[in-house]
Parts: sequence; C-alpha cells; structure tokens
Amino acid sequence: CAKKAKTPKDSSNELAVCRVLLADLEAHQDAWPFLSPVQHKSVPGYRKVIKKPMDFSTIKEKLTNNLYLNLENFIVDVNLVFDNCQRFNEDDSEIGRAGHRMRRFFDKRWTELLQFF
Ligand SMILES: CO[C@H](O)CCc1ccc(O)cc1
Repeated sequence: CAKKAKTPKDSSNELAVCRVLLADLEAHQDAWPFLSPVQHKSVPGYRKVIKKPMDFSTIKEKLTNNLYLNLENFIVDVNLVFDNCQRFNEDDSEIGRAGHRMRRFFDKRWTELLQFF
C-alpha cells in the first residue's frame, strides 16, 4: 500500500514566533547581562567553567542565518543562556536574580504562544 506522504512541518511560522520571543527577551529590563557575549577575557574562569557560551545577540545572528530549524532548537539556546548564568552566578546576586527573572518571563511567554500551534 502507498506510504502516507508526511506533510512537511511548516516551521516558517515557528521561526516568526522565535523572532517575537527574542524581541521580547531583548526588551526586558533584566536582559542587560544577556544582550551580548560575556567578555570572557575580562571574567576570570568564565571560559573554563562555561563550555557553551550563549547570549541574545548570538541567538539573533543564528536566527538571521537560518541556523534554527524550529522553535525547539531556539528554546534550547535560550535555556543555555539561563543555565550558563545559574552555573556561573550565585542565586543571590544581581546577575543571578536577573537570570531567574528572565527564565520565568521566557517560560511564561513561549507557553502562551505554544497554544497557537
Ligand atoms: C551573563 O553574565 C555572565 O554570567 C558573567 C557574569 C559576571 C561577569 C563579570 C563579573 O565580575 C561577575 C559576573
């Protein structure tokens, strides 16, 4: 019997959602530690401790260069930003608190948007 052709998953609107989510993250008042790559040369130990640095400008670059195939790949990189932050910063620190607030904000936003898929 004929194999059912798999309908190609339309990821184009998923990528549009990624752009909206990223814009929301960048506009957040607590985004400042995450907007650009950590200057690891001026942060002792950073390169040793954090194996996969990630930040919002790098995510934007990857989005622009079509390096995310879907929303899931994008969410993995956003979570990497927050996981790196938790690993390197005390919870009870300016940047540590900003990271927790940003993660809570992101989790709320993408689950709100998920209902449209
Ligand atoms: C997202 O920010 C990074 O976790 C680096 C945090 C940091 C940078 C310089 C310092 O003196 C302390 C922490």
